[in-house]
Amino acid sequence: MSVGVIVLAAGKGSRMKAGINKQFLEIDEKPILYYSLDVFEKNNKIDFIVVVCSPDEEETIKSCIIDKYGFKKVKKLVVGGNERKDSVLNGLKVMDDVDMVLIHDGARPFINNRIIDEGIEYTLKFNCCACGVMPVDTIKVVDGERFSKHTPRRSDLIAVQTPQCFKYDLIRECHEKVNREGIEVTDDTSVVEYFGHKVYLYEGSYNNIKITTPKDMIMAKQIYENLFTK
Ligand SMILES: Nc1ccn([C@@H]2O[C@H](COP(=O)(O)OP(=O)(O)OP(=O)(O)O)[C@@H](O)[C@H]2O)c(=O)n1
Ligand SMILES: C[C@](O)(CO)[C@H](O)COP(=O)(O)O
Repeated sequence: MSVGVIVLAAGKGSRMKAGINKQFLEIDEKPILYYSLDVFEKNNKIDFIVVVCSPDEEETIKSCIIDKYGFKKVKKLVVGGNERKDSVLNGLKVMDDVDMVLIHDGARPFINNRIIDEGIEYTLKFNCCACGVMPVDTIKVVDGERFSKHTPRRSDLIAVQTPQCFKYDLIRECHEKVNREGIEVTDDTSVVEYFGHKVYLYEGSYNNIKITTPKDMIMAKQIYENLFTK
C-alpha cells in the first residue's frame, strides 16, 4: 500500500498580517512549514509528500525548506490555486500509484505520529476520516440576522482539524466533481460528505492548532515550549 501526503502551503496568510507568508515565520529558528513537513518525513508509514505552494514562493520553499532540511520524501512541489480546494486538487492530480492520501494544512505544525497512524488505520477501515476535538465554547446556529436559531449539544460537535485522510480514488473523484460543479467547501471531508460518503472523526489534539492570526503565533510558541523543551 502506498500512502501519500499533500501539505498545503499555497495560501496568502493575509489574516496573519506579517508582511511575509505565515508559513515562513519561525518558531525556535525554524519556519512553521518545516515542522508540518518534519513529522510526515520521519513517519515510516508515509511514502511520499507533495507540497502545494504559490508560484512566487516555489523557489524559496525549495531552497530554504525542502533542500535546506533535506526532506527526501518531498517528491513534488506544485503550484496551488485561488482557493484551498483548488490547491488540494492540484496536489491530487500529480499523484500516481497511490492508495491513500492524507491532506494537511501547512499552517498546522503540531501534528504528531499518533494522529498520522490513527488516520491511516481508520482510512483502511472506513475509507475517509479526519481528526478533531470537541469545541470548548458553546456553539450556536444563527439565522441571517445573527439571532440564535438553536444550540446543538456540545457533545455532538467536533471542531475538525487536519490531516484529513482518504482512499485516493474516492477523494480524487469527489474533488473533481466539486470543481466541475463549483460547490463551496472549507475542508476536504465536506467534499466527500457532499456525495453521501460517511467520514469517521477521531481524536485530534488541542495542540494541533491552525496558525491563522498573530495571537496564534504566541500560542504556537507556548505549545512548542511545552512539547519540546520541558
Ligand atoms: N488557495 C489556498 C488557500 C489556502 N491554502 C492552505 O490551506 C491551509 C489553511 O488555510 P489558511 O489558514 O486559511 O491559510 P491562508 O489562506 O494562507 O490564510 P488567510 O486566509 O489568512 O489568507 C494553509 O496551510 C494554506 O497555505 C492553500 O494551499 N491554497
Ligand atoms: C481544513 C480546515 O483546517 C479544517 O478546520 C479549515 O476548514 C481550513 O479553513 P481556512 O479558512 O482555509 O483556514
